[in-house]
Amino acid sequence: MRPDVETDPGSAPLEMGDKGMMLHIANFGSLTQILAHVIAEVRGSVNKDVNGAELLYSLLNAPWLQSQLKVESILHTPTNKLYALLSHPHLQALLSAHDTVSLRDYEPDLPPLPKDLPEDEEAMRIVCLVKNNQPLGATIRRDDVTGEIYIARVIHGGLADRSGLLHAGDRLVEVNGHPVFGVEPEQIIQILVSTHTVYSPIICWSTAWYSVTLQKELWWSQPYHPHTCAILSYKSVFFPHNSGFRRSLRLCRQPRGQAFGTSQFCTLRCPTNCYSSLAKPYEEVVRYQHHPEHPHRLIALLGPSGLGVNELRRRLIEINPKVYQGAVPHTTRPPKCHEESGREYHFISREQFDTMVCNHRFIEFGELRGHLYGTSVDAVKDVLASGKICVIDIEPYALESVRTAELRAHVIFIKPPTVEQMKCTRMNSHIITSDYTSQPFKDEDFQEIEDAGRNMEQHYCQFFDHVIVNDGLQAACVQLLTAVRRAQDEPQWVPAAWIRPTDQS
Ligand SMILES: Nc1ncnc2c1ncn2[C@@H]1O[C@H](COP(=O)(O)OP(=O)(O)OP(=O)(O)O)[C@@H](O)[C@H]1O
Repeated sequence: MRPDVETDPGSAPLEMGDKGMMLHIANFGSLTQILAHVIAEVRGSVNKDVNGAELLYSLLNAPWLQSQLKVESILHTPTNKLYALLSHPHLQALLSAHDTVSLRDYEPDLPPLPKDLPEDEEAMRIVCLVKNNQPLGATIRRDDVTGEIYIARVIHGGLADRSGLLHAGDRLVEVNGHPVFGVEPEQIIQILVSTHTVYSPIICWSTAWYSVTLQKELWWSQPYHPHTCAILSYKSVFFPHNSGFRRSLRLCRQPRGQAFGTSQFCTLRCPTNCYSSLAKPYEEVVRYQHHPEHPHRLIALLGPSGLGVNELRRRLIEINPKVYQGAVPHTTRPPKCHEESGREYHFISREQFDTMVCNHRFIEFGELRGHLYGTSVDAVKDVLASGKICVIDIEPYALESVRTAELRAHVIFIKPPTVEQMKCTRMNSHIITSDYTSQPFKDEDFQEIEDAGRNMEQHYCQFFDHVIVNDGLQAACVQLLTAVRRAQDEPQWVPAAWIRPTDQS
C-alpha cells in the first residue's frame, strides 16, 4: 500500500503504512519536527514574497522527501529500540553467561595414564560417558581372587550399551581419576552414581557375561542383605512360538499355544501373560547363599534340542542317583506293563491333567500322539523335599515357571560348540528326528543346533546362571557337576523377590 503523505508538515503526527502498522512519525525523532519548523519558516518567507522562497518551499514539501524521511525514521527507530534492549543489564548478563558457557571446554580433564600400564597399549582405552539423569546401565564385580574390578553386566539399551564403550568383562582401572584396585565396590558405585561424567581407563576383556544393569538407588544399598543388591535388566525378550517339549521327552516340537490344539491352554497355564515376569525390564537381584537345611535349588538345563541336554542330565544323575534326580512327568497315556505310576510317569486322566493345567501346576506340558505329557511343579518339589537335587531340562518359555521363590532354579545354558567341532565330536552319535527315528547327525542338524543356540543365547542369556559348552561330553559333564555343586554351596545372584517375596512374586 502506498504511504499516505501528509502534505501539511505542521500537522504531526504523520501516518503511513498498512492498517496493521500505523506509524507515528512524530515519535520517530526530531528530524521530521525540525523539517516541519523549517518549512513553516520558509512558508513565512513565501508569504513575504522573499526571492527564491517559493522554490525552496516546494522543494521541502516534495512528496519524495517526505517519504524518504518517513522511511529513515522507520528504519532508525527499531535500531534504537534494539540497542536499548540489548543494553539492558539483565540481557547483558544473559549474553555474558552464554559466552562464558559456550567457551567452556566440557571434555573431562583426564589424568595422565598410569605408568605401570601393560606394554600392549591397545589393551587400554579411556572411556568417557556423560550420564545426564540416566543410570549408567552396567554392573561391576570384584574378582575374589585378584581383587580386580570388572564390568559384570551391561544393560541392553542402557547408557553404557548405547555408548558401545563398555562391555561385560572389561577390567576397570580407574573411575574419574580414582584407581579402583582394592576399592570396595560400594565406593566405586558411589563415584559412578554421583558424577555426571564418568571416564575410566578400561582394559578390554573378552569374558562373556550376560546383560544386567545397575540401578543406582538400589545397587548395594538394600538393608535386607549385608552385601549386595542390583537390578537385573532383561533384554527385549523374544519368545518363539514354536517352542515345545524337548524331543528327549518323545514329544515333537509343537507351537506352544497349539499344544492341545487350541491356544486356550496357553492362557490357562499363564493366567495373565505367559511372559509377564520375563518381560520385566528390570529385576532386583541379591547375593544368595543356599542354606544347608533348606531344600536344594532346582537345576534347570536349557539348550537347543539335539545338543545333548538330556544326555548331560542323564549322566549327571547316573554319577550319583542318591544326590541327583529328575522329576517324574505326568501323562495321560496308559501305563505299559512294566511301568509303575510315580516311577516312570504319574499316570493320570485327561480331566486330572486339565485340572492341573488350569491350576498352573505344570512347568511345561505338551501333547504327543493324542496323549498329554507334563512336568509339574509338585514333581519337582517332591524331589527337593526328599533332600535330593532335582535336575530337569526345560524350554525357554518354562523359565518363568522355574524362576520362582519356591524352586529357585539355577539355570544352566548348554551351549553348542562350533559346527566343525560338533562334526568331530558327534561322528558316532545319533539324533532323534521329528519323526521319532534315531539317525546319524547331518550337517543341517549341526547348523540348526548352532542357530538355535545362538538364538536362545541372544534372547535369554540374562537368565543364565551358568553356561557350559557341550563340546566333549566328558568335559561338559565335569563342568556340569561343578556348576551344580557351586549352585548349592556358593553364593549366587538371585532375584530379590525370592528372598523378600513381594506381592507380585
Ligand atoms: N558332547 C557330545 N559328544 C558326542 N555326542 C553327544 C554329545 N552330547 C550329546 N551327544 C549325543 O547327541 C545325541 C543327542 O543328545 P540328546 O538326546 O541328549 O539331545 P537333547 O539336547 O536332549 O535333544 P532332544 O531334546 O531332542 O532329546 C545323543 O545321542 C547324545 O549321546
